[in-house]
Amino acid sequence: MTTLDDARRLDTADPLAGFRERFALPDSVIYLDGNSLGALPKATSGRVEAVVQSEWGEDLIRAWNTRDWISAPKRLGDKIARLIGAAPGEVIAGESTSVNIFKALCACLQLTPERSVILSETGNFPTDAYMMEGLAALSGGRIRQVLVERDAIDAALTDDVAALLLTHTHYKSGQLHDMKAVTARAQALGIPVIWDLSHSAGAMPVALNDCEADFAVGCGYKYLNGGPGAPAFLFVAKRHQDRVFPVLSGWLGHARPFDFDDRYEPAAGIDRFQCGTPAILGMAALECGVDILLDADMQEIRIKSQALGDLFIEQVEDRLDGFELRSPRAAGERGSQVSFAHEHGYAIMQALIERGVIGDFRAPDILRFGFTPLYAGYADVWTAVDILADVMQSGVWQDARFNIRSAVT
Ligand SMILES: Cc1ncc(COP(=O)(O)O)c(C=O)c1O
Ligand SMILES: Nc1c(O)cccc1C(=O)C[C@H](N)C(=O)O
Repeated sequence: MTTLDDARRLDTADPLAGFRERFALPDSVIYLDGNSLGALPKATSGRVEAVVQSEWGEDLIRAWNTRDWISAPKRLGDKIARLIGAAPGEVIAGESTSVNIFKALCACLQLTPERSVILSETGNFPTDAYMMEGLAALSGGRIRQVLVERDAIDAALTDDVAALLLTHTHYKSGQLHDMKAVTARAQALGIPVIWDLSHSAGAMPVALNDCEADFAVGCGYKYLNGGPGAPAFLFVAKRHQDRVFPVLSGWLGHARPFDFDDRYEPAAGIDRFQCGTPAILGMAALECGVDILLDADMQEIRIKSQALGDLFIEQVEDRLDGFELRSPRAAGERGSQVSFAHEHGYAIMQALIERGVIGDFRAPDILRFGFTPLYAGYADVWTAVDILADVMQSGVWQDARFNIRSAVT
């Protein structure tokens, strides 16, 4: 079994160790929740302050030109593209993931106008399914949402399916889909696929164009470290861009927004998927997070993320009873997180958080731990399990205060 000294030796040899310095993390915390809200890059506060004071404060409206605010969604999109195997001009930053899902679903319906089923998986992070429901309602009955279990997806790929929407890394279990194989199977039947990369982008190499992906979306506030409510992103493969009339046809997706025409004419390329004015402060913060990732080697991130997950599983299973692994044991089959089920999961997680180990709880019984290789180390993981063992052995988690549910878990 790995000892604390072994874990420290692994940290010393870690090629990514230097990245931790670029994050402002409290010393008292072991942060294992970067899969929900990434940590604060040290550069972000100064950058946002500069945008507020100098760009907004001094340049005022001129900053759209002088500071090139107007290009931020595309500039940032091009940077994110490098993290997810896309080409320049295929990714636009902005909106929330939910809104981008809606845009991508509508685009799929335009590519397959005679089809009526939008297909996804049960048990996924619910916003994906909720956005489908809204679209089905808007269609007045023409479009039908179908949700099936993972092992029934292949059988559900039929010639009336207009879009397949899947989350690449499952938010609860961390289980991965085989993006290339699933995309190929769906496309063989003329079905475009939308990949939700919320738990993959910045956590592992993603190869959208190598998989010939159609559409993808993802969050800016998880592994991209863009901060709470950061702009999300939308990928549209070049071959589809000019075939789609954007349904959210806001003025900044117009070919010439400053002509102020009465009629909408979509811009060429990815620009047409912009809608309204970009959130410049959020973009500035997101760029700080993305810039750190661009300095790192994504293969090294993946290697370390798998090793941290393996270490965590080894320690929990060696030292604790009553915890059932709910993530794939094989590191190649899971993203950058590990989940264990425990019947008292909520209270245990609250007790753990009080002791400075921050993971999260997902109903009904999952303790979820995310591993962010740029700022979490081997000794952190070892110590987190040591504290968990203490929480269990002391029985502190049984205290009534740990059973008071908060609004956000
Ligand atoms: C898989 C997945 N998709 C979408 C979202 C939500 O995205 P947003 O809140 O940006 O709409 C989340 C997490 O919040 C998620 O885990
Ligand atoms: N977006 C969140 C929020 O605004 C508050 C609390 C949590 C979140 C999340 O991102 C949840 C996350 N997608 C999950 O995988 O559970």
